[in-house]
Amino acid sequence: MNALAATNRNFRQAARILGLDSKIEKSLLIPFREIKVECTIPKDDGTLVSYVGFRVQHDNARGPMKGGIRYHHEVELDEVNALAQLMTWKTAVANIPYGGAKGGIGCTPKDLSMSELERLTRVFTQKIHDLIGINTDVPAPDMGTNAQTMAWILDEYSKFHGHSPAIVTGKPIDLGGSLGREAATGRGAVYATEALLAEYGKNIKDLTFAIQGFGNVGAWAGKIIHERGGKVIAVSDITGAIKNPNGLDIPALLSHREKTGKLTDFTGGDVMNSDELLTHECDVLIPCALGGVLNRENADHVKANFIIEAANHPTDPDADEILSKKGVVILPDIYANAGGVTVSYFEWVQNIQGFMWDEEKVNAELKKYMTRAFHNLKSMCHSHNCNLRMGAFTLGVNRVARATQLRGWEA
Ligand SMILES: NC(=O)C1=CN([C@@H]2O[C@H](COP(=O)(O)OP(=O)(O)OC[C@H]3O[C@@H](n4cnc5c(N)ncnc54)[C@H](OP(=O)(O)O)[C@@H]3O)[C@@H](O)[C@H]2O)C=CC1
Ligand SMILES: O=C(O)CCC(=O)C(=O)O
Repeated sequence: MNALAATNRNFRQAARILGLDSKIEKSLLIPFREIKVECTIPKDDGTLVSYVGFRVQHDNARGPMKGGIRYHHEVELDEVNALAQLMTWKTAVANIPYGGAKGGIGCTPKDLSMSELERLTRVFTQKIHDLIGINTDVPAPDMGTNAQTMAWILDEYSKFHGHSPAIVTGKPIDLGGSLGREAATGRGAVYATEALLAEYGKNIKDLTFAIQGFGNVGAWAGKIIHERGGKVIAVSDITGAIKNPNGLDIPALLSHREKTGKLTDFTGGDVMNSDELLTHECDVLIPCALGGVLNRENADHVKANFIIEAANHPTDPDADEILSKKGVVILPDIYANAGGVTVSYFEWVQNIQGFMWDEEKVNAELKKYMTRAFHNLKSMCHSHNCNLRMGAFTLGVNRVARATQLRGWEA
């Protein structure tokens, strides 16, 4: 089942639990707008190359649509649609005044030079600039993009609309980015983990963790878990995987990766097969890379007791069923990785106010939002006798449905 079918299925189940009116159900499923653009750029060697870019704006009942832009060779419309829909429920779960959107370009960023990436980002922005806006759709980083990508979008957009720092979030601090945004998704996932573990009388410092993906989200989550005394015993990225049953020294691993560009050859651990990371013996598994990595093939072999979905859609519905039968507790993506968009909201607010918060305030507010959202979703689980994923979906869908109903239907 692809990501869109799986997301639609979860939505429909939540709609059924909530007893949603069929008109509302239908309107919430259909995206507001799908944008597909051809981005042709000259490569550094003078040849022309074209890439397909997407921006899907799913829903704006609760506010401007919000979501990242992904650069990855597997980007395609259905997946962007699923990710945009997940953003709608995520911003509602976090209770921030946004709808949902997502974008992406089908490319392999590592194969492009910095100037090629800049040209591609500028052409993409030229093609969508009149469909995004501070009060309509505000992009941010996702896989394969970062603060520099947001700086280029800001610059290109500002050529058409005047200086507009609030058009993107996750931008460099020097251009109005928020302190704490870079770490926010990883940090938020750790706050989420703490809230969940507290329910079981457990603490990060007594547990072992395996992390798939060591980019923005995975590296920050690993660093913060390490600071809290948790043992990160296995980590992987596209270059390979490394393990140490006594806990990896995460700051040392990060500086090794910075120097060598890979995780392997790190003297503080042993190389392992990347495919084994998800089924490695550990207490908590944190997928921080692609979608659909937990599936029918590997779910039964997962040994973790808890899965924190820091990635978007890492667990497909088959795996969801298998894992739940095994008693594995899954903290769903639309809550677990909401820390990024929550601090994006703080960044947007700071840009609009023209005022900068200090990092302690950002982190304290993030913790407040993540903890409150956890209690809100738990209370949906109790009211509807459902698991955490359905608790999060019913919470998000109910808030969006209420906003839709209040705004009314008449054209
Ligand atoms: N950035 C954000 O604020 C948010 C991100 N997310 C989600 O978190 C996930 C990660 O995003 P982010 O950290 O920003 O992306 P990055 O591009 O910064 O990092 C992705 C990481 O995943 C690794 N990776 C890619 N494919 C594989 C694979 N097959 N096996 C193991 N590792 C792999 C990459 O390796 P390498 O570097 O070697 O290519 C990299 O370490 C995505 O699902 C994203 O949608 C969710 C909410 C917010
Ligand atoms: O920060 C944002 O606006 C969105 C981040 C994102 O793409 C996500 O939460 O999946």
